[in-house]
Amino acid sequence: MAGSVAGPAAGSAAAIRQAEIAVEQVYVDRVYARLAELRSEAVAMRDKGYERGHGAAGEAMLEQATMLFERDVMVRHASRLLQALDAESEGLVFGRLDLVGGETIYVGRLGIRDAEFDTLVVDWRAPAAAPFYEATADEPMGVIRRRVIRCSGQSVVDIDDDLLITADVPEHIRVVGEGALLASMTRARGTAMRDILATIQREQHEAIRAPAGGVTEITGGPGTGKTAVALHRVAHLLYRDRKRMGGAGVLVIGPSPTFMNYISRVLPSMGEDTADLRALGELLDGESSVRVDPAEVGEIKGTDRMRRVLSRAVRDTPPGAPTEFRVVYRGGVVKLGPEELAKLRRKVHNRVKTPNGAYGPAAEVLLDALWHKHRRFADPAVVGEEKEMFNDLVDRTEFRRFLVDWWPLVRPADVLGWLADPERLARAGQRVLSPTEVELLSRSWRQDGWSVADVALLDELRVLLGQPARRRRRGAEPQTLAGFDRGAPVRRRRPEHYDEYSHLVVDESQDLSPMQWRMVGRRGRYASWTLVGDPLQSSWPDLAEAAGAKDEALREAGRRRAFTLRTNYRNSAEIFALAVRVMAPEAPATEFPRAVRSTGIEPVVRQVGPAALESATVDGARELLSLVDGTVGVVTTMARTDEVRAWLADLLADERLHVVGSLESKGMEYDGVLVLEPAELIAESSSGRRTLYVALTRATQRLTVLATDPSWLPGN
Ligand SMILES: Nc1ncnc2c1ncn2[C@@H]1O[C@H](COP(=O)(O)OP(=O)(O)OP(=O)(O)O)[C@@H](O)[C@H]1O
Repeated sequence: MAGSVAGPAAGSAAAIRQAEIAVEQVYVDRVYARLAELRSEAVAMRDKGYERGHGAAGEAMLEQATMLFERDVMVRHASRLLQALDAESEGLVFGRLDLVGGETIYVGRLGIRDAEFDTLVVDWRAPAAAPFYEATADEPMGVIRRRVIRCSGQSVVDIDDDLLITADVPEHIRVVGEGALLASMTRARGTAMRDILATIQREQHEAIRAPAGGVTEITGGPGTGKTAVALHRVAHLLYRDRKRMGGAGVLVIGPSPTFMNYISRVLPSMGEDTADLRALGELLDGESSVRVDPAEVGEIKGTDRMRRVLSRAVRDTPPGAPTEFRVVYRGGVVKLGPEELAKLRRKVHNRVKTPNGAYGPAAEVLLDALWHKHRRFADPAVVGEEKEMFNDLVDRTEFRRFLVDWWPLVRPADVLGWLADPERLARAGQRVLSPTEVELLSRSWRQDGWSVADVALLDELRVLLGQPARRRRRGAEPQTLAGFDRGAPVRRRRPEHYDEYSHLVVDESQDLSPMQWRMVGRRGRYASWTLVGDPLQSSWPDLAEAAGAKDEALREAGRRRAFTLRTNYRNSAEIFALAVRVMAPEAPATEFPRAVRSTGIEPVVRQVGPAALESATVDGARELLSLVDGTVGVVTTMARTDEVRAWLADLLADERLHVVGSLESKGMEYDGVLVLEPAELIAESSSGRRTLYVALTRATQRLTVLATDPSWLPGN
């Protein structure tokens, strides 16, 4: 879409440009005038809705109910419309197509019709807008001129044209502009990601509008627009199939809350705010974890082996559970000792898979054991019937109290907390975890709060433990233990089932551990999927193990289609060349994307002594802040982030400066990037150079690398 083409019409380029801007301003003014009309119609509609609701008092019941329903529908519709229009008040129109035959189409964030119901603006997702993204000079799709209109608020500030059919161009079609894509790529970055509606490229559009069903995998190197494409795809899916997508909902999963925050404005800027955006540490309702484990700990917590460990852990005796039960019955003492109770516990576990649903069976097993004990040792004259004993004990406080302590309701966090005890963990991890792994894990669980990797384990435990059994109707089954059921599970805002989403988007999917794939898979058992990733940026060490877990999560999802994006829109060519130099030796067969924007500014590599690292970091960050208009990111190892933040405490008063650990930098971008100690980033985890590759590819304009150890750069 880029590049200026000499226009066929006469006149100086600047004058033509101004004249064309004025033409578009007239149209944009018309659109906004219509928008104002639609707004007041919506407000009137809402007011009318309320009035009708209030006036309904005293009406007959049925009529009142109908009216309230009618009012609700009306108010909801009007509010939604108002909200959507509010979100669109900037840059509502961004494109124009002049077609063979004289028709002109304006493309915008939202479809708008005039009072006569004629189209003023076509929604960018409508089929009529497709040529805006897909037409090329080789395949013009009937488009003579494609125009990108750049607005600031309601004012047209620039236009940029592509002439796709050059023969017999009508006199009134004039061509101006310097390349909307390049202008967009060069713009300074703020703290929030922007939509790319006006400059979506053809290969990206194909992935955006791919069918909803099955699994759509979008791969590509750094900066190729994978995240942007995935989010625009969500807007497209909601537009095409709002009923299905909006019903069970769309879930967008990303690596960290920082990243979710960074992308959070993209969908609302397209009028879509219904998708659920969650970081991996927030997937379990009620958990919001940000702590990242040291690599060697995270790598154990993520392996598939943890399934075995956890399923054994839920069968172990809860700490503090009583080891003996004595009860006086018909003049004798009936006793169950530690070994008998352990055997009975195993029996209950074998009978019911999910312990939290086994309260009633636990009571039955205990009563049964007590009966057999009593019958064996009691005087035949007083033995009585099994049912008599059952009815007597069942209502005794001592029995109930014992049962609650012996078979408590267990929360996932309880089990993980218990595993902070190395002895218990060693039991659960027998022949699965090495002694070193037991030590590392139990130490990690002695810390306060859960890590991001723990959330997948808590989710696994949620399923292993199950929900308490539902309350049965009293008397429905005389032999059941209705009195022991703890009642229905707590009511939740969203049901806690894992198959509730219609569509799942997983960003940075190359980083999911096998345990995380299991957690994510539960939320999309009947969903369609969009997976976004780049294997070369993976921080998970065992790619084959993760691939197996991914296949398992997608087992039911149906056909897969793949798209590869090949242009890097983020990094300057100079910056990306350095990143490729670092990565290429490790991935010789890789076809790296093409970075199309050259700035002539080479990355700066500074060799410093260890004692000078702190001052060089402060100087480097200050320098970048002065050289770029937008954000600056300082990327370091996870272990060093606090230290580096302290070094930069004064400069951090500038909101443009961010200090991020290697894993926190995933998916992010900054105009200036300072990478600290690349050799440390390589040594930080078994991902090695992949971690450094991610860090180097965060920069849009300027990159500085500070190193005390030169070994990171191949050829050095
Ligand atoms: N067609 C486009 N027009 C303008 N800007 C674009 C376009 N495509 C992508 N970009 C910009 O390029 C940058 C990188 O995009 P994005 O973050 O989606 O890439 P990514 O492939 O997810 O990167 P990574 O894998 O490194 O996280 C963003 O600033 C995005 O807005």
